[in-house]
Amino acid sequence: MKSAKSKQRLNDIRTPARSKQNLNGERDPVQVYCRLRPMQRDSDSPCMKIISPTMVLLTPPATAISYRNENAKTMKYTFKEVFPPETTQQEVFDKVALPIVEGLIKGKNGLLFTYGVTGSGKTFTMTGEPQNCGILPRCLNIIFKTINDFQAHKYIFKPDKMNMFDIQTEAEAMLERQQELHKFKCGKKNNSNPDLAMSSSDVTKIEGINEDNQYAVFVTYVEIYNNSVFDLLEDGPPISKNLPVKIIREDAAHNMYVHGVTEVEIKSAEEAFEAFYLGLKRKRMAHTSLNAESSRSHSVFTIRLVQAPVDEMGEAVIQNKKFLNISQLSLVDLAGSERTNRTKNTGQRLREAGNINKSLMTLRTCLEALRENQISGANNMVPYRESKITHLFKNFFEGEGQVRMVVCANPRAEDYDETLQVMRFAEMAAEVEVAKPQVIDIAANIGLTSGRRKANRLFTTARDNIVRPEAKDLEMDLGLVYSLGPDFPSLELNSSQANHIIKELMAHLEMRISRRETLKRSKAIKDERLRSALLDLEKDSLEIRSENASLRGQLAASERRVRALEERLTATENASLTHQRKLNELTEYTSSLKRELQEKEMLLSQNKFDKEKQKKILERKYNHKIAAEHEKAKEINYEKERLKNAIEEKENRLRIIAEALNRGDNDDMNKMTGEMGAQTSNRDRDFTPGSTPRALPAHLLTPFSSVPQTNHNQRETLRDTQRDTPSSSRRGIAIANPRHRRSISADGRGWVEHAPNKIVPMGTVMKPNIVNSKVINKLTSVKDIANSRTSKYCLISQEQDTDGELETKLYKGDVVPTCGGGAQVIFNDVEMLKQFSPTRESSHSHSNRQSGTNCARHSGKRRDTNNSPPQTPSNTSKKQRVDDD
Ligand SMILES: Nc1ncnc2c1ncn2[C@@H]1O[C@H](COP(=O)(O)OP(=O)(O)OP(=O)(O)O)[C@@H](O)[C@H]1O
Repeated sequence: MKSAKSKQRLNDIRTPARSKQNLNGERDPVQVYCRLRPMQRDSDSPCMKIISPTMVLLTPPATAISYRNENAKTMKYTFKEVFPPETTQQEVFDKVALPIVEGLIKGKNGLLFTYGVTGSGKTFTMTGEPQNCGILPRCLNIIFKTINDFQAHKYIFKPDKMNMFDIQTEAEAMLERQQELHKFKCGKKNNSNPDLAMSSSDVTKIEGINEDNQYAVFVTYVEIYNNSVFDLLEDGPPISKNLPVKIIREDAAHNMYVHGVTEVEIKSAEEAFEAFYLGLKRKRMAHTSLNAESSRSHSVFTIRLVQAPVDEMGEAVIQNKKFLNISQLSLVDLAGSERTNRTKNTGQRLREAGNINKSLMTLRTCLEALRENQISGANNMVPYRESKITHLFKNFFEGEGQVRMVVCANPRAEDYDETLQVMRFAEMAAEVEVAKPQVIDIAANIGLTSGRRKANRLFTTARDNIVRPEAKDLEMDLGLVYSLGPDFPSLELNSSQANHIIKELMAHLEMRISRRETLKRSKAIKDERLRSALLDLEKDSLEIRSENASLRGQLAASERRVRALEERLTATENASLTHQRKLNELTEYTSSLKRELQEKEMLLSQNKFDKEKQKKILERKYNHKIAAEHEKAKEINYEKERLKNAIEEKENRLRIIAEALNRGDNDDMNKMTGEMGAQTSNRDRDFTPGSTPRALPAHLLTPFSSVPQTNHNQRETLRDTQRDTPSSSRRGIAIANPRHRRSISADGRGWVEHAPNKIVPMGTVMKPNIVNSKVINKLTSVKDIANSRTSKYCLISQEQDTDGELETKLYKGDVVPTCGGGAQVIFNDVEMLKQFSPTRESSHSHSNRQSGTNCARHSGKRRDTNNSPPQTPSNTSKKQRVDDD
């Protein structure tokens, strides 16, 4: 808001027209100085004599042309100041150039030119010599020394090719600087001549510079040769022969300028010397009989100082072209006038001399016309356009600006005639007046207070010194920087200039009064703004206080929450520590267990290894024993096989006997005996274990006495067989009476009667006589049969036969204890008792008719009952006998 208002106010201000003449009549005469150069030779006779600091006496020598005329007489010429030959370059600069440079810094135009006969020291005065530089290098030095701290960045001000300048932003300027840097890297020649430079430490800067402006220096260097303008700084070859001719134009403010001239922005005196030396190399010089290095052209080196006020913050340039102040200092080294009959020039030099003299004559004509106009008040036309040099400097004579001329003179008598013309020109030029330049303080007019930049710098320094980080956000207020303008001018009154000084003082006072009023208004506005700002601040403060209170409440609640969380965190941390400690202990315990385990594993492996070792030793030791045992086992097996075969053989014999008995026919018996005898003879040849012999051998059919090898049971079985056979009465075999038949099992020893099912009472006397018997339904333990009281076993089963009659079977065997603690039952007898119903007698055989009971006996093989109940001997039946009762 503040800056917008300020901008509006800035736009309302109009830029002062620089070309407008000072109509108030305040004018300054052209200040003309005279410098005499030293005499070249001692034999030379002088024609000039300095009779006072401002006056020279010119006496015509006898050789002079004017001496021959009768009107020749000694003449006095007055100057602003006369410099004797021993005057130093510095003294000349201080007297002649320094005031004009001060004017340049304050925004005033200036024109300084050297005028004189060829070889009189114009170039010496303007440029100087190595290590004895002239006015121009000194001007550059002091300008840069003065503005050094207040220079704008390069390319902030940019020539608009129409003798004015544009203001660029910092970013645009930076971009151009980077481009220039790139160009420079790509190869830029160094044209500097160090001999022309002078040490800047010798230079004192000009006081009173406006520190609230930013400055930039631009230079151009042109020469006017044969009345044509050439740009000595133009890019191109280093010789001026090929340079294009430039034209002179008038800009929008009616200032004359060389159109399209190269205007170089310079940031240091060294850069300026570089540009100057580049032009100097191109400047046309030639050897003449009067000067070894004679300038054949007028050279114009122009320094333009652009200055613009900084903004109210004292930092950046205000981006408004209207506030630009462009002051110009033109340093002109004119070519020397020369009489062609003296120089004996011909050709090009003669033409050059003609053009030089003509242009100097035009300058003289113009100044005379101007002086006449100024004296008489007439408005005669001044022929500026007749020569480029006068055309170019028209503004200086018709506009504002300081104009100073150094008339160089060679005091020797040979130059008297030309020197006389120069003196007359100088006398005439000193009577020409130019308007005094007026400088308007634009910044004060737009309400900007002076001292902004200094205040900004102080503030920035102070802010940088503050350590606190919030200091970076501090804003500067330059509203308190007040100034009533520059210091009072000199109040020393002397008789001749009293009125002028009083006028100056009055103007100064008026300016201060108006500035005070401006400041008062500004202060009132600022007071008002401050008051409203304070009110706003108060409001803000109240809001902030209430907000602060609520924030404090929130903060307290947050703090409480934070404390609670911290406590929880502490508890959690403690628990975590405890767990950690436990974990460590467990880890240690685990590792100790692991260590122990490893030790034990090692021990185990050691033991294993020892055992393996022992095992190998024992294996070696017992292998012999095992081999011996195997041998024994083989022998036992062989013996077992042998016994088994013997048993088989006996069983076969018994079976054959049983079969023979069953046939019941003697013939058949005999026949069978014959067959058995035949078979017996073949038995030793054909018998194999398991085969069933068809008949018993003959010796088995003899009474019991003839069979001494059979055991008791076999004998019993055989006797029973003989007894049961119906036809046994015929040949030795006892025939048993069926009514007195007794079971073979009735031997009086301890029996176990095993009846798994319920027995149907038979109700007959024809039943086995088993004494000392113990009846069991279920064989639960081996002890039931394997005990000291029991030696016989009988398994009883009852079932119906196919005719529906009751059939009772008794499987009998011996109980033999086994070496493993069990018992085996060797079934050796089967008794079968059949009971017939009397009503079905007719349907039965004769034997069956006599008795309702049929009894049969079987003899069986041994069966192992090691820990298992005995099976029915149906699968192992070897003998059957049927007794008719
Ligand atoms: N004040 C002086 N002190 C010492 N030497 C000087 C002085 N003035 C001139 N000279 C010498 O005189 C010679 C001629 O001077 P200079 O070239 O400046 O003359 P000029 O006027 O420029 O001549 P032209 O017009 O032909 O260019 C130079 O060698 C210069 O050193």
